[in-house]
Formats: sequence, structure tokens, C-alpha cells
Amino acid sequence: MNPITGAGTEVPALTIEGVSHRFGRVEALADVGFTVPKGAFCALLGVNGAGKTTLFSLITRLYDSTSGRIAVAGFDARRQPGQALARLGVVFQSRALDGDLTLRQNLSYHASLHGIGGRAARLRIGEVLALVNLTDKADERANRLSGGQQRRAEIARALLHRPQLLLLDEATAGLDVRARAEVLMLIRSLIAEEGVSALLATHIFEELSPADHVVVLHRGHVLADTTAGALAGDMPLADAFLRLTGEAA
Ligand SMILES: Nc1ncnc2c1ncn2[C@@H]1O[C@H](COP(=O)(O)OP(=O)(O)OP(=O)(O)O)[C@@H](O)[C@H]1O
Repeated sequence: MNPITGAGTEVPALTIEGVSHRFGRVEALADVGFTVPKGAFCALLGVNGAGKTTLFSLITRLYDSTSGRIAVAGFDARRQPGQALARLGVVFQSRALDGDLTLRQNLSYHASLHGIGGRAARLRIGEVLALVNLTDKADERANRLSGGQQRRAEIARALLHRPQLLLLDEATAGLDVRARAEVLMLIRSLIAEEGVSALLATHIFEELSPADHVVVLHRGHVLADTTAGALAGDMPLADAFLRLTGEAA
């Protein structure tokens, strides 16, 4: 077993190998590689422009990856996109709920996009609402929910089709400290109890525990693939990040 990532012989939730991507002359990603094991949490740390969103766009097939390999639960994103995407749940940086619809209506709409309807949808919506602890808010209009509740609702939405990997792009940004902690606790409990894996792009270091797997992305390069504790050493994680990248998060 890999002592840092905890990877065993199981098929990883996410495999990134030798992935590069350019926007004209800008090299957004350069030979990026790392693995998120099944049932694990990984924080992708990077300042603005590090390449986090580009990487997420390649994983979700918004952009086509032309070099290297991306696999979700063993399914190649380029050659088996349907199978790869079916195993992926995404929480975007921008708000993704229709504020005028109730939480249940939002979830019904997205369930139908995944081909889940009728009784199966009603049952699954009940399950995901319970998972994110929002059962009592099901008939509330989305714009009446707090920022933290909306994020939890977006996580519920991402879980509807039972993905194996959650991609969370700055899912805790813009929330107060308490709501951030609640969202992170939810992600950790989904990993522990539901067996999903999660890749969280973030630049908020206080959220992380020493044992957490962290990948530092900087100007398109992976500078570290280790644990938060090993990266921090005897200094605060933010200081270690600054020393490594030359930039404060
Ligand atoms: N559509 C695009 N066209 C040209 N350059 C782009 C495009 N998207 C991203 N870039 C450039 O690619 C690099 C990586 O950007 P990216 O958005 O992936 O970083 P990021 O880590 O997600 O940052 P942020 O936290 O600001 O979203 C940056 O230099 C950015 O300017």
C-alpha cells in the first residue's frame, strides 16, 4: 500500500497520468499526474491560475484531453466517456440550483437528466436529502436556503446517480467558517459511510487535517503529492505552501 495516498490494489477512483493542456501559448497543465484511491479524500491546492479548473474541465470532458490519460473508476475519459461520466458527480464553483424551485423540484429535474424518474427518483431524492441532512428543507425554495445549505443541496444533487467520485471545485469558498466546516464534515462522512471518493480544489488550508492527501498544483505543474502534515512539517501549512510555490494562497 502507498503510505501517502493509501492506495492499494483496488482500481483508483481517479487516475491522472501525464496530462498536459495548452491554451495557445499558455501552458495550463504540464505533465500532471496523481491518483485518488477508492474511498479517499484528496485536496487539490493551488492559487488562482494554477490549473485546477482546467484539470476539472478535462476530467468532466468539457475540454478534450489530447495528451496523457484520465480514468474515472478505471474508465478512460476519452475512450469510454459515458462510463467515466456516469461515475462522476460534480459540484461547480458557481451556484447550480434554480432559486425559484424547491429543493425537491431541483433534485427531480436533475434526476430526470440522469434518466432517473418516478418512484426511483422519489426514493433516491429522499436518500440524498437525508445524506446531506436537508430532509426538512425539501419543500423550501432554493433561494431561501443559507449558503451552506445550498452547497449541501448541490452535493445532494451531485450524488443522485450514485457516483464513485465527487469533484468539488472550491465547494467551500464564500462560506463562513462554520458552514465551511459543516460542508467538509459532510464530504468526510460521505467518504467514510458511502464509500465515495472526493477531489476538492481549495485554497483554504485551515480545512485540512495532517493526514489528508494533498496535491499542490502550481502554474500547471504538480509540486507536491503528499499529506498535509508532511507538507507542513514544523510550520503552518500556509507557510509551507508559500515556501513551495512562492505565492500565498
Ligand atoms: N479558456 C482559456 N483561454 C485561455 N487561457 C486560459 C483559459 N482558461 C484558463 N486559462 C489559463 O490557464 C491557466 C490555468 O487556469 P485555471 O482556470 O485552470 O486555473 P485555476 O487554478 O482554476 O484558477 P482559479 O482558481 O482562478 O479558477 C491560467 O494561466 C489561465 O489564465
